Amino acid sequence: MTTLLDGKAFAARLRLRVAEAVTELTAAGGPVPGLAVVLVGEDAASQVYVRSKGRATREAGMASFEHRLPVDTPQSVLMALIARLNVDPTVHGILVQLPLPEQMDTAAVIAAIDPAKDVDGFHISNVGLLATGGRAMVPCTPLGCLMLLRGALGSLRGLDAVVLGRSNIVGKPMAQLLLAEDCTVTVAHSRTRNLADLCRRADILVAAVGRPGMVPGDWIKPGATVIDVGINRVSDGQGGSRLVGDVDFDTAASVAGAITPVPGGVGPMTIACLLANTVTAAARASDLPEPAGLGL
Ligand SMILES: NC(=O)C1=CN([C@@H]2O[C@H](COP(=O)(O)OP(=O)(O)OC[C@H]3O[C@@H](n4cnc5c(N)ncnc54)[C@H](OP(=O)(O)O)[C@@H]3O)[C@@H](O)[C@H]2O)C=CC1
Ligand SMILES: Nc1nc(=O)c2c([nH]1)NC[C@@H]1CN(c3ccc(C(=O)N[C@@H](CCC(=O)O)C(=O)O)cc3)C=[N+]21
Ligand SMILES: [Mg+2]
Repeated sequence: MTTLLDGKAFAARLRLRVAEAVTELTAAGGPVPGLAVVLVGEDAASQVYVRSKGRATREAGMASFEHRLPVDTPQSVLMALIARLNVDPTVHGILVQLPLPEQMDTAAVIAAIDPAKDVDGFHISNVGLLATGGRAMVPCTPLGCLMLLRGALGSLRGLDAVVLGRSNIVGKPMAQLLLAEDCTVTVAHSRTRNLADLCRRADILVAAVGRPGMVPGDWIKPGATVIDVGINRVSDGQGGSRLVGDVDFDTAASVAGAITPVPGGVGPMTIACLLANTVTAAARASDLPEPAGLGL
């Protein structure tokens, strides 16, 4: 009865579309889209994502540039790298992997990225464009979630959506996108009262909290569409580890109408949307028509 929203399969189709769009763009005289990923420090999970981003970028026919800086890099060195990437004509997208080490002023680093190359959609100019209905670079994770929701539901008009989490990178932009789809949106956070009752009213529940299995099945309205953004590494009880979401999948899956798994749900969509945003940025940079099927 429950539909499994297979983000891995959806993302594979989107990556094929990205590869086609790269071919279209270059055939029209455009550049090979290039994505620069900057990783400061040695965080193990971040290294995994950066490697898979690089692989996916090359598989789509795009150029991948990786910049690894030591954990104690001064902010001025990172700023100088961003300044170079901003003016490098072979680079159309810049992603600075977050979180940054604590000596860095994250807001200042994001502000230094050329908004036209800000494929994460984190620069205030893109945040403002998203909030006001303009031509923004849309943050990859919320964009991927929206694609899965549209695939599951078609129109989202009039539906009650609850977003758990209010971060700048997931919760807030997710709420903006759902609002633009004519949902009635509630954003919940650590100070929200009666979270369970609030969630039970949601036709669409997006969980982006970072707490393993926090949302049990009895918080979910029967038939609701559940998007689990959480990526939490927990012990598997046998000396190893495994990834789980913010939703308790086993109890939720029997109540939800549709639900994303972790892994294999939102994560692969994030990477596919990053590639899509990079192609869009490359098309805009060369004043060529934006290939269809890459964004909203
Ligand atoms: N699949 C993907 O591609 C991605 C996955 N992620 C994952 O998504 C999750 C969220 O990431 P991110 O948004 O960056 O996380 P943040 O830590 O920045 O934000 C977490 C949010 O959850 C809220 N929160 C924390 N505890 C509770 C609670 N007990 N009840 C209600 N709300 C709570 C916080 O509230 P408050 O604001 O009050 O502190 C905050 O708004 C993480 O597991 C992360 O790994 C993130 C990015 C991409
Ligand atoms: N500037 C910036 N932009 C980001 O988009 C960004 C970031 N910083 N910092 C970290 C988070 C996290 N994130 C993920 C991307 C893919 C998977 C993903 O593909 N996960 C696989 C599993 C991967 C595994 O096995 O570890 C899955 O869910 O199936 C997960 C998480 C992007 N983030
Ligand atoms: Mg993101």
